[in-house]
Amino acid sequence: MRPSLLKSTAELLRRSRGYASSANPERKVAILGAAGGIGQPLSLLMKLNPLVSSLSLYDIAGTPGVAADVSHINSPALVKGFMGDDQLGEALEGSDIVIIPAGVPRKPGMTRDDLFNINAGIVKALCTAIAKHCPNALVNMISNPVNSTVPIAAEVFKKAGTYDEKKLFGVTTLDVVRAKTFYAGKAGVPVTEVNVPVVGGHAGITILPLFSQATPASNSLSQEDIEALTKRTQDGGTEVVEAKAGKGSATLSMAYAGAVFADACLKGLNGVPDIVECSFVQSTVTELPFFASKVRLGKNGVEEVLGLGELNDFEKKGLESLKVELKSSIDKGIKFAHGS
Ligand SMILES: NC(=O)c1ccc[n+]([C@@H]2O[C@H](COP(=O)([O-])OP(=O)(O)OC[C@H]3O[C@@H](n4cnc5c(N)ncnc54)[C@H](O)[C@@H]3O)[C@@H](O)[C@H]2O)c1
Ligand SMILES: O=C(O)C[C@H](O)C(=O)O
Repeated sequence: MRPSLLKSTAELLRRSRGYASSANPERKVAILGAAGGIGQPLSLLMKLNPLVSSLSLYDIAGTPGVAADVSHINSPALVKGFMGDDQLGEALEGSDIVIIPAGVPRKPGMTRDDLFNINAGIVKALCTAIAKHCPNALVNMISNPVNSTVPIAAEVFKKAGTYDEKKLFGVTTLDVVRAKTFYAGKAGVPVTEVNVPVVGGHAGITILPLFSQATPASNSLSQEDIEALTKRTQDGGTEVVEAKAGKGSATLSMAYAGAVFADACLKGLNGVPDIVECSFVQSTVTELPFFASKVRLGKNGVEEVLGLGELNDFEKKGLESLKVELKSSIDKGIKFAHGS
């Protein structure tokens, strides 16, 4: 058969199964930590995403059940479950996007940094496997502390010779989701129309929502309101940890946020123009090597890291105060990855 004929037959076959088209090519998404509190609803949401043709669910335990369950949903993605170290390579092979919600969550009284001792090792091992089995995949890092796990991933990839700064993302979408919800409620504007950039990092004061740039703009909010909204966004994770009273941290809203971000990455990969999301990426926006800001996504991952825009005095002060903590979390991750 002529190659052109082969190609069009394959295309026809794919279309008849409803899995892909030339505008939406086959895309494999792997979720590491798929049986967890975030992993399960995120697996469900990614199974519902029409841009996903293959969904690979990996965890150290429990994935056969999650995969069997999710696989019965009549959407196009083919689902496979993988469990344990022996199956990690196969789970990752050929992935376009790897989403990592593997690791322990906070309990009341803990900071995200208190998770470092356990999660740093988990992330390091998983990223070592990514470098080996799918070095070109976009990596969406959810595991906390994001301010340190992203630098760890970067160092692991550098050591393996596979680092591409365009392909590594700390998922900070939940901060944006929260800022939008809280702002809409206070300003009395339709939540679905709201946009608020959130910059910096993903822990406490390193989370800096830029309400001066929120749209639709509101002139009904006082400075006191803005400061309260800022604090609530920064403490949003803790609000959930305390409400869950020892049963973990945000899982459902995080799964939603993770699915929104992965969908944006898929659209970027598929060449959809003007896909912009906030994310914690390698950056020159400030003097810090990693920073969350608006990022334009494209066929290779990060197409452009966008600047901060104009900040008011309150935001400028917030930016200066977050730098010390953010730098120390980044340095801690880098140091860990180097084994010191
Ligand atoms: N970035 C964010 O905005 C954000 C939001 C919420 C939670 N988180 C973080 O996400 C992580 C997961 O939270 P959760 O509530 O789903 O926790 P969870 O304990 O419910 O689930 C974690 C899953 O990871 C799995 N796991 C552990 N080690 C693994 C390994 N080596 N390989 C693969 N899987 C492994 C566990 O078996 C478990 O199923 C936590 O670190 C949490 O702090 C981040
Ligand atoms: O707060 C946490 O520990 C989880 C997550 O980072 C969040 O923002 O909800």
